[in-house]
Amino acid sequence: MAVFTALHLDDIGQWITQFPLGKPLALKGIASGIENSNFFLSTERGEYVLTIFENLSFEQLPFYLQLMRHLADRGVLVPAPIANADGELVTALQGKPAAIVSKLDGSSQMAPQAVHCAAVGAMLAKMHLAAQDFPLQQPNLRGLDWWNTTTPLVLHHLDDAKAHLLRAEIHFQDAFAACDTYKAIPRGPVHADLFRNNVMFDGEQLTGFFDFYFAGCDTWLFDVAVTVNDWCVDLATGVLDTARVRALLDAYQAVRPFTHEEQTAWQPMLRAAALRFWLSRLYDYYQPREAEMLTPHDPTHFERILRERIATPAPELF
Ligand SMILES: Nc1ncnc2c1ncn2[C@@H]1O[C@H](COP(=O)(O)OP(=O)(O)O)[C@@H](O)[C@H]1O
Ligand SMILES: N[C@@H](CCOP(=O)(O)O)C(=O)O
Repeated sequence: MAVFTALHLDDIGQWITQFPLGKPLALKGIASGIENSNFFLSTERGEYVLTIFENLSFEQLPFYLQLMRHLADRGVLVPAPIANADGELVTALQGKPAAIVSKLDGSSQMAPQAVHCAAVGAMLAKMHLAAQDFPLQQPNLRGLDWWNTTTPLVLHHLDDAKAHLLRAEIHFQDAFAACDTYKAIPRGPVHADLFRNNVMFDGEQLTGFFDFYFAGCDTWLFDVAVTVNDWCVDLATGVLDTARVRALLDAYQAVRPFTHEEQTAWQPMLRAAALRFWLSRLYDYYQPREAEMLTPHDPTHFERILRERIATPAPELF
């Protein structure tokens, strides 16, 4: 994340008394990330992450925080949200919604091998199954509708070749989402942004998934495609590494077998997952927000991945 809302230890002295965390000892802005303002928070009781939400509303946030609570209760490794004395997980800080969650051990594995991809695949399948009975509903807010409303906002910034690719892919994805195969694939709450920087590892041991603030109800296969497009890709070329793809998919389906409809939908879904991040990176690039410590992500990375997924079939699901 970046820091959009500046915050110092003195600013939270009164606010923090509603949580059972004791005295705050240190607060430090976190430079990575692009959506919210995040801080490492040390208190008398331990280490936490304080997030001020810059885009999500008080109405939307219970979905994410209750989902994390639901998953944590079912043995999925995610940060545990901390409730205040009234049992609330989201409270106002500097006029914006804010939450405190437990800090995960470990660090991001930014050069993953097959063994890391297998751990991510297995935990992702476990997460999909564990969320099946989660009672709250919220669509993926960065889904097909968002792609269609955002495309016209960025198109005029693009050269002819990029604009043609974007128009053609939106057209393709609109048709794909309307087909019977797509409608038959299983769905439920998904993370929707499970990149390398949103998973912690301690060596080869996965210690947790975090940053659930793009989560929503969508197809499970979309989540798998987002994850494969990041964890299994050669960052310079966008080409998939077959060994890492196989490790992730095989570990996933050992927990939750894929359906035949998902197999049919796999190649278009990888394109959908690439389009989703090409578009959000274009949007963030051309409509930047004011922030301290903000490093925008490179849109051409996902344009390259999209072109590569169109040109070259990925390894099959099974
Ligand atoms: N629960 C957590 N435990 C440990 N580190 C965390 C946790 N949540 C966030 N972080 C750290 O903060 C950084 C930014 O968080 P992230 O959720 O990715 O921000 P954003 O929502 O802005 O994208 C992460 O890369 C990670 O280092
Ligand atoms: N993963 C997305 C953007 C969201 O950033 P995150 O730091 O919240 O994961 C991308 O790479 O474009």
